[in-house]
Amino acid sequence: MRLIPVTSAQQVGAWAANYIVAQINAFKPTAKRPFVLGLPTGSSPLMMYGQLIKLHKAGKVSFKHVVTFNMDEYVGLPKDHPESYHSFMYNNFFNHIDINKKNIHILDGNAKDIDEECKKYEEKMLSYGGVKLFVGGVGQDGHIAFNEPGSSLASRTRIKTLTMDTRIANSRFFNNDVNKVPKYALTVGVGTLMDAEEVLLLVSGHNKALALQMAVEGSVNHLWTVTALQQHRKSIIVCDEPSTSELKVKTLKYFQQLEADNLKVKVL
Ligand SMILES: N[C@@H]1[C@@H](O)[C@H](O)[C@@H](COP(=O)(O)O)O[C@@H]1O
Repeated sequence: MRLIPVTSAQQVGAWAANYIVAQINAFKPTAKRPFVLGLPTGSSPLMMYGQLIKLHKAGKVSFKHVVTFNMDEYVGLPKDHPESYHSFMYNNFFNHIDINKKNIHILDGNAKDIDEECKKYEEKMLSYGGVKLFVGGVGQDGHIAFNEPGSSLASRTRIKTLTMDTRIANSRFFNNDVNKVPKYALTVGVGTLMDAEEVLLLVSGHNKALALQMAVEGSVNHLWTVTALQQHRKSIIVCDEPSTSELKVKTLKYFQQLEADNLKVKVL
């Protein structure tokens, strides 16, 4: 695991956007060999999307040959509801870049056959040879995508019942009315995320401090599904200063030193 401690949430977004652009450009995607990118919603990735749009408009990256898979979607919310993850993605990202709409994949939370929808989603990812880079955020309780506490660490795409904690946290998008927050969601599984070649997690804010501590210093545990990333071959967590407040000083210093040394090597 690589931990990148930066100062602010804005720097988290900028770091993530630069990393994604560098990975896409290094891959030199084509129509036949697209770059497969997994994407999150939530407030954590907003600055990253803003920065990606800027980089795209500055001609630094094209999404023409990028195929995307979103992590999750609420069940039962109309696609055009302002708080659906479909709306979120189009409003905050897809409408502002040159992505081919047929390359966008978002789970259909209104599918008649939910199991079939989830199965098809996994098959579609496989048909592209799997996800190259999955970007995610984390919930205060350490959930990744909508893999709530207690989710199997081997889980695949499926329907999940949201916890009261998650519904309360997300009620800020639904006029602070928890009853308006859907009770279920479709989500990629922890196993689905673990199959990606790389996972990049964005963590910002004091309210994520415990989740970050568990992710980095805790034991692998299905109650904090983010801890599964400790067993991933290539996971990166980029975090702001407030989110590091529960980490041991020794842990934080070690990762800060690593990054400082990395920078020196690059400068040389
Ligand atoms: N399903 C999403 C997660 O993918 C996201 O990581 C989490 C944290 O969101 P935020 O970044 O808004 O704190 O919220 C939701 O539960």
